[in-house]
Amino acid sequence: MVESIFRDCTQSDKRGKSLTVKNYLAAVAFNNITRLAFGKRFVNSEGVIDEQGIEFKAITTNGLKLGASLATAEHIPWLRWLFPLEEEAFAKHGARRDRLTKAIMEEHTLAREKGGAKQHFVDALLTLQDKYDLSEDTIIGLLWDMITAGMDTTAISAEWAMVELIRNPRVQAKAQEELDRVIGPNRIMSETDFLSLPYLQCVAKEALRLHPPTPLMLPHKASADVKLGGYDVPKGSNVHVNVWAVARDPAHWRDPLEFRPERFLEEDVDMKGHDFRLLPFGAGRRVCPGAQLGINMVQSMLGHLLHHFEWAPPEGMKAEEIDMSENPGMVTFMTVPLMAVATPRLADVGLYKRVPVDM
Ligand code: HEM
Repeated sequence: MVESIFRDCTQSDKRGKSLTVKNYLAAVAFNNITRLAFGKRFVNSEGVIDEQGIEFKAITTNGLKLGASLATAEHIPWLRWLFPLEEEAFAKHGARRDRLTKAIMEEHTLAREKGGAKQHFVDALLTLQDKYDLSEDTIIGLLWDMITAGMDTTAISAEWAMVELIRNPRVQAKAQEELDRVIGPNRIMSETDFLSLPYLQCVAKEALRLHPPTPLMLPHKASADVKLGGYDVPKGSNVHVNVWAVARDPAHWRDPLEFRPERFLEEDVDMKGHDFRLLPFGAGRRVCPGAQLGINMVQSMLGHLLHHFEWAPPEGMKAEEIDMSENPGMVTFMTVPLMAVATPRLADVGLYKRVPVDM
């Protein structure tokens, strides 16, 4: 990410021009999840995507399209006629997804048989297949749960955090001051630094408070008739929890609309399901299993972006003019993707090079 932003913002014809921040974040989220799930990057160091990667991206895009029409049909029953459940399209999509995943699973099985294969998520599932009686369909389903749930959520959270940092230069400068003090100008940040970067952690948390990527969580179904806050919720109802509204409720938050990470230095509020004022990952039995991974990914993206670059709105635009509208739907990204100008702030250009990781 850092290397491609550096390349794009220092080329003579692009200097001072704005970049679409989301493109870089989406690429990081994609590479991270495919590395975790399958132990591979489908994109090489030049940013060229291979054949499997192209297929992978096409499947995720198509899955989102089908998922959106399914969700609308499910939740607005009187509009269902507008969104006929495209059974054929679903079957085709499933077959395509299964074909690709099975090919990758076979590659991993072969590598394990030859010895020396690393334990990626797919290997863990295949190794435990007999012990837990996991069918091939279950393994494919679990792998794709992780991919679909982990990719957009992290990129969207980081994009909202970046827009808030550009609208609040005081916060951006304070986070950079912390990074300069802890990391300094001669090395790059790593995950082990997070504990020494409390303000960066608060920035990520404040972004997740104001902009939870799934503002209504995922739909739940009431398994019994229940009375809740004076309302009757009949068995079988689809239930959404508006965590977006709860995290902006003036009854629970001082100046709720202000982006002020310091609030979490003043009071340590849990965000992994134990404090009902802040539930970006849900709570209870269905709480997000990738919460800590998601937090680490968002902190990592923000830490690198802020340590390496200064961020400002596009030339001629004031920060307060940035369009903050949210795209309606299950997953809330910015309707107008954030454009911003990046200016390198580290003198050692070697620190902008991608560090190859042994996978
Ligand atoms: C900032 C990042 C993330 C946010 C804000 C987020 C948020 C959520 C939320 C709100 C739910 C629904 C909880 C509920 O309905 O009670 C959920 C479910 C889920 N998340 Fe995440 N998530 C993030 C990242 C990830 C990552 C990185 C992974 C895995 C790689 C992941 C995997 C899942 C899975 C598999 C579920 C479904 C769990 C179930 O239904 O039992 N998430 N997430």
